Amino acid sequence: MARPILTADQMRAAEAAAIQAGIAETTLMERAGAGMAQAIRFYAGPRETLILCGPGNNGGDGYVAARHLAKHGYTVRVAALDEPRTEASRWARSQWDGPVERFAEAAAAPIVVDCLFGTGLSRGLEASVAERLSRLVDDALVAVACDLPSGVSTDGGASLSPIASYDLTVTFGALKPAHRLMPAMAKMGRVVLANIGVEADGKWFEIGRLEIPPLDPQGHKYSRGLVHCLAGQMPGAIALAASAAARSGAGYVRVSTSLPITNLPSSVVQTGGADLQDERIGCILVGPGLGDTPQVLTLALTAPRPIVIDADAIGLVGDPERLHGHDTILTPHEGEFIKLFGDLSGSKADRALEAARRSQSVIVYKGPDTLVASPDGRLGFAPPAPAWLASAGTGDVLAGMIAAMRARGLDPFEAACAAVWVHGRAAEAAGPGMIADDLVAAIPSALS
Ligand SMILES: NC(=O)C1=CN([C@@H]2O[C@H](COP(=O)(O)OP(=O)(O)OC[C@H]3O[C@@H](n4cnc5c(N)ncnc54)[C@H](O)[C@@H]3O)[C@@H](O)[C@H]2O)[C@H](O)CC1
Ligand SMILES: [K+]
Repeated sequence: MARPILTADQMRAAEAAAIQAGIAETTLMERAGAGMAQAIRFYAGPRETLILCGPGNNGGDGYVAARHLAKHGYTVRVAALDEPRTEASRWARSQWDGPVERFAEAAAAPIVVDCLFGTGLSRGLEASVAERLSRLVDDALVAVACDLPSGVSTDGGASLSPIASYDLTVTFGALKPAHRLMPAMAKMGRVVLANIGVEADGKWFEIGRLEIPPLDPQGHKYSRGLVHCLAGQMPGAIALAASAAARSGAGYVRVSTSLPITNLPSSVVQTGGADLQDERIGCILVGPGLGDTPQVLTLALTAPRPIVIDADAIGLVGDPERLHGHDTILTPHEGEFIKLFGDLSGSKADRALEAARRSQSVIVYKGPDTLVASPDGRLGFAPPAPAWLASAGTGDVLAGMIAAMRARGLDPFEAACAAVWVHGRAAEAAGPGMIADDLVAAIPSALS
């Protein structure tokens, strides 16, 4: 279910391997252009279409798509920024028997297809080109990007020059990091992956529905996972997390708290003590609503059990190396990430992996483009989740879900990926007016 994500270099290597195995480069381009034309026919009606072609293979895909759309009765205009400079794109250009306009003079059209630059982009577009492209894209009824909107950095998702908003992005062979990283992700509209017969494999992937092992029919509450939550100064947050753990399939959820918490389900057990040496504990959760009580984190780290460290507890870790030798999942949002790891360089993907390496922990780097990074180099990119997830308490819910998945025996990376996936689907089910409490209630439907 998980779909591979390849960097520009990895995609080039996969393409080279396919060519080595006997598939002609022009065949790959033919498949890419035909796949894009098919997606345009599926998602956009037969209206006049303007295809903007750059000098590389992204432009080559455009000439192929032009031929296929014309064959299906579309009125197609092609405008070139430059002459084709690669062998395959020259071939594609030679197969297009219609006129080619100059990009700088091309008039608007209801469907605009941006095939200026793809994975070969090395710097931002010239200002006049970026401006003209943005105008054509803004004026279109349906704007389509070939592989990526031109101006997006494939591996980091940054805008190297200003990018307009597209309705459809058709990519080939595998998703690229930019399809799942901000700010690029928000500009792409629907992302369609066309199969061009290139084998894609690696340690980076889009998180899909995970195969969670079925419950053991002979299991009991402890074998389904005991989650032990440590409350702090603001018990509302741990109440949300504990409820989410219970709704996510934990067999038993316990909260250590000095004050009784009123809004917990009766099935969640409250206790004044904190016996963390209990071998039945499948996962400890510390952080939601903790406040400034570092001794609670220290207590959690004395227990030889898996731990989810969330919210306030992340800032209390101090030095990431302190977590070496522990079985830890950390769930920072941007501010908490910087507090613990400082201002790391590189893309969000690079930073997530570096943090996982430094802390020897699984990192759930939250945001509109949540990543799950493992010290062994695995990196999961969350599929798009609803914008209404960004509200108070949803992080506490996620932490509880991760703890439940870990307690039932999934490995730390898989537990985090499973919870991130279910969290997004529960938010879809809960709908736009959702508050974190509704998200908890929606978990069972997202799990089924
Ligand atoms: N990978 C595959 O399996 C397939 C990819 N296809 C398509 O090919 C492009 C990548 O093509 P490539 O020729 O490598 O790069 P581009 O077309 O993106 O552009 C390269 C071209 O542009 C010059 N350049 C780079 N940045 C700029 C800039 N800011 N301004 C001006 N010029 C720039 C660079 O020097 C090159 O000359 C991929 O995205 C797919 O669409 C295949 O067709 C199918 C198989
Ligand atoms: K493009």
